[in-house]
Parts: sequence; C-alpha cells; structure tokens
Amino acid sequence: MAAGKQLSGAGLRGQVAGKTALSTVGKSGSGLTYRGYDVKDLAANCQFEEVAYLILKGELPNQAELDAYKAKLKSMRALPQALKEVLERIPASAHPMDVMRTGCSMLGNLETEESFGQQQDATDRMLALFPGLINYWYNFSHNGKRIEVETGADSIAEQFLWTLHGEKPSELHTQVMQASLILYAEHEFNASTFTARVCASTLSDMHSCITGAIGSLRGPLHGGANEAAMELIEGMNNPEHAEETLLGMLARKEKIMGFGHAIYSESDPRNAVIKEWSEKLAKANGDTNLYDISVRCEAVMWREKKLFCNADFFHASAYNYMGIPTKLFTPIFVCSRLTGWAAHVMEQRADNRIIRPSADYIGEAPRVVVAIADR
Ligand SMILES: CC(=O)SCCNC(=O)CCNC(=O)[C@H](O)C(C)(C)COP(=O)(O)OP(=O)(O)OC[C@H]1O[C@@H](n2cnc3c(N)ncnc32)[C@H](O)[C@@H]1OP(=O)(O)O
Ligand SMILES: O=C([O-])CC(=O)C(=O)O
Repeated sequence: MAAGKQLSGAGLRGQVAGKTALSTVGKSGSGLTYRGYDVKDLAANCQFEEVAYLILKGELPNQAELDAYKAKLKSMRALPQALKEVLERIPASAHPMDVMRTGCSMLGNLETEESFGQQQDATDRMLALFPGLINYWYNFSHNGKRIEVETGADSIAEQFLWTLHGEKPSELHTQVMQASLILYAEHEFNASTFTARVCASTLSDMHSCITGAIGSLRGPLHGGANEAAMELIEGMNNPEHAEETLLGMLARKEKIMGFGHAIYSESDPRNAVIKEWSEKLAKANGDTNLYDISVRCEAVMWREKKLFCNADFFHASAYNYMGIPTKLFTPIFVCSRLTGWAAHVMEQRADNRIIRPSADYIGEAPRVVVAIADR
C-alpha cells in the first residue's frame, strides 16, 4: 500500500484491496516505480515499447527482444473493415473517449479473446491498433479523410502523431510522446485499473475489462483532467490573468483540474518530467505564453492551497504545443494505460477470487408490502 498521505474515509481510501507486483505509488510521499524501476529513469532512458514489455512481461527487453516486440506490434496495426465501418458512423460531435470505448468493444466482437492463453496477443493487438483507431475516426469525422493506418512509423509514439497529422512527426515531438506514454502507463489501483480488475475477477474477457476501464478513465476527476486543464489555461491570457482567474475560482471553492492527487502528498513525480518537455516545446515553438501561464498556475496553487500539479497539468500545454486537439488528450492516456490495465488483468487472473466487497446498510428498516390500492 502507498504511504505518505493521510489516507482514510470514503472512496475506499487507504484500504488494501489486493496485491500487485506492478508498481508502487507514493511510497515516500512522491515516488513512482514500475516493477522496481523509477519512472523518471524509465522516461529518460527508454522507449514506450520497452516499458510496455517490462510491465506486461516482468523484465526490460534486450535489443533482440525489443526489435521482435516492435516488429510484432507493427504487423498488427491494420483496422478490420467492420471496425472502420463502425467508426465512420460515429458523429464528429462524439467524445473521443466514447469512440475508444466503442472501438474497443467492437474489436472484442470481431477478435474475441477465446481463452486466457490469448491474453498477450489480445493486448498487443490493442496496443498496436488504438492510435490508428482514434485517428481514423478523427480524420474521417472531422476532415472527411480515410487515413492509412499502416504507416512506416517506428513506434507507438510516432504512430499516434503520424496517423493524427498525416506525416512523420519531428524527432522532438516523438521524444515527448515517448516520455508521455511512459509516464501514463501504470499507477497501481487507480479507478480505471480497479475497474479492469473487478471485471477480470468475474473471469470476463480482456476487451470487456479494457472497455470498462476506458469508461472509468473518461471522467474529469481521473484521466479527463488533462482536457479540463487545457480548457482552463486556454481561457487565460497571460500569467497575471491566470493568477486572477485561479484566485477567483478558489474563492468560489471550485476544483482546479490537474491539481491534487488521491495518493501523493507532496508532488507527482511525473510532473517534473512533462513540465521540462513542455518548456522545451514552448521554446521550440517560439511562444512560451501557455507554458508561462501554467508555471504561474503551479505557483499560485502551491502558495494558496499547497496543491501540486499532477501528471495531467503540464500534459495540457505539451500536447497543445504539438498541435494535438484537446479532445484527443485522454485517448492518448488510453493508448498508454492499456499496458497497466492489461497487466493488472493478467495479475488478477493468475491469482483470482471474485472481487465483491460489502456495504454498510443505511436504508429503511424491514417493512411489509402494502397492497397497491392502499398506498
Ligand atoms: C491521472 C489522474 O487521474 S491524476 C488526477 C486527475 N484529477 C484531477 O486533476 C482533478 C482535480 N483533483 C481532484 O479532484 C482531487 O485532487 C483528486 C480526485 C485527484 C483526489 O481526490 P481526494 O483524494 O479526495 O483529494 P484530497 O483528499 O487530497 O482533498 C483534500 C482537499 O483538497 C481539495 N482539493 C483537492 N484537489 C483539489 C483541486 N484540484 N482543486 C481544488 N481543491 C482541491 C479537496 O476538495 C479537499 O477539500 P475539503 O477537505 O475541503 O473537502
Ligand atoms: O492513481 C490515481 O488515483 C490516478 C491515476 O491513475 C494516476 O495518477 O495516474
């Protein structure tokens, strides 16, 4: 269990709900490790596929294993025709997280996981296909274009940006996306992962577990916070306006998205990494205003409330600098957290008991049914 923050009360906070060998969160108030490796070390030295391999299989791959894994994923990018047809029927007004949820569920109809022996292949297929899935829908519904998802992209990071923008991304953008996917990959018993594990505990199939997890991640208190943070900062003209806006919101007791965390007490270790990339992108773009606004928000929130940026806050400006539409922010989180979700499903299956907690009853005392004519 994570330690560091006072954890008690509603929302199952502080209650151990199972065991995991996948990650530790907030052990010393701020740390995050995947299978024993510090997330900052991984983000500085690895590609996302190495980290996905680590989370799913237990160890970092050697070069030959990584090459084979990337080649496998590359060969699994094509979208089935029936899935394309479903995506083409979803309107442009739909939320992309609903598109992800439907796309994942449809894939489960077309390529059903028939036995647990197929769990790794089912996961790899989703890892390979999700970036193309969301960007196929986005380009078709917004620009009337049927894109080619079998690109020459070398990695999942490159594949996402390539299928979105229709061209090979810059080295800088690919690097940022690699880091971002690594930072979001795994986080112990967060709401969406716990959803996946509850579903897995009934011995359900992988696509059902992931579809449920996508629904949980969608909310603004969880993954949806990166989009909500963007909507907040894009309404701020400059750092002074940012300060004024936040003070007003705090006075009205409004929640500021992208700040605070259920487990961390001092800081979110992912923030420093994505903040640094956001600054680099700002400088490369020759316009640091959005970054400067974000930095001021961070200072005001700490000064006023001792609330720190979580992983989502500086992702907003970083993604925006890369020309990613705001409503696609949370689907990127899906493309990454899929690794953690699937690994938790596998871990749950390996030592399963159906998850079925109890409730304190607070309803009516026992009573008898009164005939309908007498009510
Ligand atoms: C990838 C992720 O999913 S990271 C999380 C993304 N979510 C967000 O950024 C949404 C904004 N943040 C929040 O809503 C919360 O901080 C959560 C949901 C992340 C954690 O919730 P909790 O564990 O219940 O928060 P916590 O117990 O630390 O809250 C303590 C107090 O700070 C307040 N608080 C916490 N976060 C914020 C915030 N972002 N803005 C304003 N006040 C806040 C709470 O309302 C609470 O006040 P109260 O005691 O008067 O009721
Ligand atoms: O752990 C949590 O509560 C939220 C989460 O998934 C994350 O921060 O990545």
